[in-house]
Amino acid sequence: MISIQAVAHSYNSNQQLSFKDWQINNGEQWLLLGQSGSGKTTLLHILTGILKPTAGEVRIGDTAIYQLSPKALDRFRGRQIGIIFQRPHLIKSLTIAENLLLAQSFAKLPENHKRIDEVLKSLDMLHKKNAYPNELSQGQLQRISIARAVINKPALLIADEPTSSLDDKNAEAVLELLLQQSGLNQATLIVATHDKRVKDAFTHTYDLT
Ligand SMILES: Nc1ncnc2c1ncn2[C@@H]1O[C@H](COP(=O)(O)OP(=O)(O)OP(=O)(O)O)[C@@H](O)[C@H]1O
Repeated sequence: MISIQAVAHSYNSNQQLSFKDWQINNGEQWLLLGQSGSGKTTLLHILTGILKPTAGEVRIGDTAIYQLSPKALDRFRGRQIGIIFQRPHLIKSLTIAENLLLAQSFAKLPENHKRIDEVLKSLDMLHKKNAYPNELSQGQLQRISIARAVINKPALLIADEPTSSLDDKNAEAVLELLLQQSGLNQATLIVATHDKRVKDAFTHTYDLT
Protein backbone atom coordinates (compact mmCIF):
# COMPACT_ATOMS: atom_id res chain seq x y z
CA MET A 1 0.00 0.00 0.00
CA ILE A 2 1.11 3.54 -0.80
CA SER A 3 -0.27 6.51 1.07
CA ILE A 4 0.16 10.23 1.36
CA GLN A 5 -1.17 12.00 4.41
CA ALA A 6 -1.52 15.74 4.97
CA VAL A 7 1.07 16.41 2.27
CA ALA A 8 1.75 19.99 1.22
CA HIS A 9 4.64 21.67 -0.51
CA SER A 10 5.81 25.26 -0.81
CA TYR A 11 8.53 26.15 -3.32
CA ASN A 12 8.44 29.67 -1.88
CA SER A 13 6.58 31.68 0.75
CA ASN A 14 3.79 33.00 -1.48
CA GLN A 15 2.46 29.69 -2.82
CA GLN A 16 1.46 26.41 -1.20
CA LEU A 17 0.36 23.25 -2.98
CA SER A 18 -1.82 20.97 -0.81
CA PHE A 19 -2.57 17.39 -1.78
CA LYS A 20 -5.62 15.52 -0.54
CA ASP A 21 -4.91 12.25 1.23
CA TRP A 22 -4.49 9.29 -1.09
CA GLN A 23 -4.34 5.55 -0.45
CA ILE A 24 -3.34 3.16 -3.16
CA ASN A 25 -3.61 -0.60 -2.78
CA ASN A 26 -0.96 -2.88 -4.23
CA GLY A 27 -1.37 -3.54 -7.92
CA GLU A 28 -3.92 -0.78 -8.56
CA GLN A 29 -3.64 1.32 -11.71
CA TRP A 30 -4.24 5.05 -11.23
CA LEU A 31 -4.51 8.07 -13.41
CA LEU A 32 -3.24 11.35 -11.93
CA LEU A 33 -5.12 14.18 -13.57
CA GLY A 34 -4.70 17.91 -13.34
CA GLN A 35 -4.38 21.01 -15.45
CA SER A 36 -1.04 22.51 -16.27
CA GLY A 37 0.46 23.97 -13.11
CA SER A 38 -1.83 22.06 -10.74
CA GLY A 39 1.07 20.11 -9.21
CA LYS A 40 1.23 16.74 -11.01
CA THR A 41 4.99 16.73 -11.43
CA THR A 42 5.45 18.05 -7.89
CA LEU A 43 3.34 15.19 -6.50
CA LEU A 44 5.15 12.59 -8.61
CA HIS A 45 8.49 13.91 -7.37
CA ILE A 46 7.18 13.68 -3.81
CA LEU A 47 5.99 10.09 -4.40
CA THR A 48 9.27 9.03 -5.97
CA GLY A 49 11.43 10.34 -3.16
CA ILE A 50 12.99 13.12 -5.24
CA LEU A 51 11.32 16.02 -3.42
CA LYS A 52 10.73 16.10 0.32
CA PRO A 53 7.41 17.88 0.94
CA THR A 54 7.37 20.73 3.42
CA ALA A 55 4.61 18.89 5.35
CA GLY A 56 3.07 15.45 5.60
CA GLU A 57 4.02 11.81 5.30
CA VAL A 58 4.58 9.50 2.34
CA ARG A 59 4.55 5.75 2.95
CA ILE A 60 5.42 3.04 0.47
CA GLY A 61 4.63 -0.32 2.05
CA ASP A 62 5.96 -0.17 5.58
CA THR A 63 8.46 2.58 4.81
CA ALA A 64 7.97 6.27 5.57
CA ILE A 65 10.33 7.22 2.76
CA TYR A 66 11.40 10.65 4.00
CA GLN A 67 12.53 9.16 7.31
CA LEU A 68 15.23 7.20 5.44
CA SER A 69 18.77 8.52 5.19
CA PRO A 70 19.59 9.97 1.73
CA LYS A 71 21.66 6.89 0.90
CA ALA A 72 18.95 4.47 2.02
CA LEU A 73 16.35 6.48 0.10
CA ASP A 74 18.47 6.27 -3.09
CA ARG A 75 18.71 2.54 -2.75
CA PHE A 76 15.01 2.20 -1.92
CA ARG A 77 14.15 4.22 -5.01
CA GLY A 78 16.38 2.14 -7.28
CA ARG A 79 14.72 -1.08 -6.16
CA GLN A 80 11.14 -0.13 -5.46
CA ILE A 81 10.27 2.63 -7.90
CA GLY A 82 10.41 2.61 -11.69
CA ILE A 83 10.00 5.94 -13.47
CA ILE A 84 9.07 6.66 -17.07
CA PHE A 85 9.55 10.24 -18.19
CA GLN A 86 7.98 12.18 -21.03
CA ARG A 87 11.06 11.54 -23.11
CA PRO A 88 13.42 8.62 -22.63
CA HIS A 89 16.66 9.44 -20.81
CA LEU A 90 18.98 6.72 -22.04
CA ILE A 91 22.75 6.89 -22.18
CA LYS A 92 23.65 7.31 -25.83
CA SER A 93 27.07 5.68 -25.69
CA LEU A 94 25.66 2.47 -24.20
CA THR A 95 23.65 -0.25 -25.93
CA ILE A 96 20.11 -1.02 -24.82
CA ALA A 97 21.33 -4.05 -22.83
CA GLU A 98 24.09 -1.95 -21.21
CA ASN A 99 21.56 0.74 -20.25
CA LEU A 100 19.50 -1.96 -18.51
CA LEU A 101 22.56 -3.43 -16.80
CA LEU A 102 23.30 0.03 -15.47
CA ALA A 103 19.83 0.25 -13.92
CA GLN A 104 20.53 -3.03 -12.10
CA SER A 105 23.91 -1.79 -10.97
CA PHE A 106 22.50 1.56 -9.69
CA ALA A 107 20.13 -0.43 -7.48
CA LYS A 108 23.09 -2.50 -6.23
CA LEU A 109 21.55 -5.62 -7.71
CA PRO A 110 23.64 -8.31 -9.41
CA GLU A 111 23.81 -8.37 -13.21
CA ASN A 112 20.91 -10.44 -14.48
CA HIS A 113 21.05 -11.02 -18.23
CA LYS A 114 18.14 -13.45 -18.09
CA ARG A 115 15.89 -10.77 -16.62
CA ILE A 116 16.99 -8.30 -19.32
CA ASP A 117 16.09 -10.79 -22.06
CA GLU A 118 12.77 -11.57 -20.39
CA VAL A 119 11.75 -7.91 -20.14
CA LEU A 120 12.91 -7.02 -23.66
CA LYS A 121 11.03 -10.02 -25.02
CA SER A 122 7.82 -9.03 -23.24
CA LEU A 123 8.08 -5.60 -24.90
CA ASP A 124 8.93 -7.14 -28.29
CA MET A 125 12.33 -5.41 -28.24
CA LEU A 126 14.74 -8.31 -27.83
CA HIS A 127 16.01 -7.81 -31.38
CA LYS A 128 17.30 -4.34 -30.38
CA LYS A 129 19.28 -5.56 -27.38
CA ASN A 130 22.65 -4.65 -28.89
CA ALA A 131 21.53 -1.49 -30.68
CA TYR A 132 22.31 2.04 -29.52
CA PRO A 133 19.54 4.48 -28.52
CA ASN A 134 20.02 6.65 -31.64
CA GLU A 135 19.22 3.62 -33.80
CA LEU A 136 15.69 3.37 -32.37
CA SER A 137 12.44 5.17 -33.18
CA GLN A 138 10.61 7.33 -30.58
CA GLY A 139 8.04 4.62 -29.94
CA GLN A 140 10.80 1.99 -29.54
CA LEU A 141 12.72 4.28 -27.19
CA GLN A 142 9.64 4.69 -25.04
CA ARG A 143 9.38 0.87 -24.85
CA ILE A 144 12.97 0.74 -23.63
CA SER A 145 12.12 3.38 -20.99
CA ILE A 146 9.41 1.02 -19.81
CA ALA A 147 11.88 -1.87 -19.83
CA ARG A 148 14.31 0.12 -17.71
CA ALA A 149 11.55 1.13 -15.30
CA VAL A 150 10.41 -2.47 -14.69
CA ILE A 151 13.81 -4.21 -14.87
CA ASN A 152 14.25 -4.35 -11.08
CA LYS A 153 10.63 -5.42 -10.49
CA PRO A 154 9.64 -2.27 -8.64
CA ALA A 155 6.56 -2.18 -6.40
CA LEU A 156 5.62 1.18 -7.89
CA LEU A 157 5.70 2.23 -11.51
CA ILE A 158 5.30 5.94 -12.23
CA ALA A 159 4.91 7.59 -15.61
CA ASP A 160 4.95 11.36 -16.11
CA GLU A 161 3.17 12.34 -19.34
CA PRO A 162 4.43 9.20 -21.12
CA THR A 163 2.31 9.71 -24.24
CA SER A 164 2.48 13.44 -24.82
CA SER A 165 5.25 13.32 -27.42
CA LEU A 166 3.75 10.36 -29.29
CA ASP A 167 1.21 10.08 -32.09
CA ASP A 168 -2.14 8.32 -31.44
CA LYS A 169 -0.93 4.88 -32.47
CA ASN A 170 2.24 4.95 -30.37
CA ALA A 171 0.40 6.58 -27.44
CA GLU A 172 -2.10 3.75 -27.36
CA ALA A 173 0.64 1.12 -27.62
CA VAL A 174 2.69 2.67 -24.81
CA LEU A 175 -0.35 2.87 -22.58
CA GLU A 176 -1.24 -0.75 -23.23
CA LEU A 177 2.34 -1.76 -22.43
CA LEU A 178 2.33 0.20 -19.18
CA LEU A 179 -0.88 -1.50 -18.07
CA GLN A 180 0.40 -4.89 -19.21
CA GLN A 181 3.81 -4.47 -17.56
CA SER A 182 2.34 -3.29 -14.27
CA GLY A 183 0.18 -6.43 -14.30
CA LEU A 184 3.04 -8.76 -15.30
CA ASN A 185 5.35 -7.35 -12.64
CA GLN A 186 2.60 -6.90 -10.02
CA ALA A 187 3.51 -3.25 -9.76
CA THR A 188 1.20 -0.43 -8.76
CA LEU A 189 0.90 2.04 -11.63
CA ILE A 190 0.44 5.81 -11.55
CA VAL A 191 0.25 7.70 -14.81
CA ALA A 192 0.15 11.50 -14.76
CA THR A 193 -1.30 13.14 -17.81
CA HIS A 194 -3.55 15.74 -19.29
CA ASP A 195 -3.76 13.61 -22.43
CA LYS A 196 -7.47 12.96 -23.00
CA ARG A 197 -6.67 9.88 -25.10
CA VAL A 198 -5.52 8.10 -21.94
CA LYS A 199 -8.52 8.57 -19.65
CA ASP A 200 -10.74 5.61 -20.51
CA ALA A 201 -8.17 2.94 -19.72
CA PHE A 202 -8.17 3.56 -15.95
CA THR A 203 -10.70 2.78 -13.24
CA HIS A 204 -9.04 4.87 -10.50
CA THR A 205 -8.45 8.59 -10.78
CA TYR A 206 -6.79 11.11 -8.45
CA ASP A 207 -7.78 14.56 -9.64
CA LEU A 208 -5.81 17.64 -8.65
CA THR A 209 -8.28 20.15 -9.98
N1 LIG B 1 11.24 24.49 -8.79
C1 LIG B 1 10.16 25.29 -8.64
N2 LIG B 1 10.28 26.49 -8.03
C2 LIG B 1 9.19 27.29 -7.84
N3 LIG B 1 7.94 26.97 -8.23
C3 LIG B 1 7.77 25.79 -8.85
C4 LIG B 1 8.86 24.88 -9.09
N4 LIG B 1 8.39 23.78 -9.71
C5 LIG B 1 7.06 23.98 -9.87
N5 LIG B 1 6.68 25.18 -9.36
C6 LIG B 1 5.30 25.72 -9.33
O1 LIG B 1 4.45 24.78 -8.66
C7 LIG B 1 3.20 24.66 -9.35
C8 LIG B 1 2.97 23.21 -9.78
O2 LIG B 1 3.94 22.86 -10.76
P1 LIG B 1 4.04 21.37 -11.39
O3 LIG B 1 5.18 21.35 -12.32
O4 LIG B 1 4.01 20.39 -10.28
O5 LIG B 1 2.64 21.30 -12.17
P2 LIG B 1 2.12 20.26 -13.30
O6 LIG B 1 0.70 19.96 -12.94
O7 LIG B 1 3.04 19.13 -13.40
O8 LIG B 1 2.17 21.15 -14.62
P3 LIG B 1 2.40 20.73 -16.18
O9 LIG B 1 1.21 19.85 -16.56
O10 LIG B 1 2.38 22.05 -16.87
O11 LIG B 1 3.71 20.01 -16.26
C9 LIG B 1 3.24 25.65 -10.50
O12 LIG B 1 2.59 26.83 -10.09
C10 LIG B 1 4.73 25.91 -10.71
O13 LIG B 1 4.95 27.19 -11.19
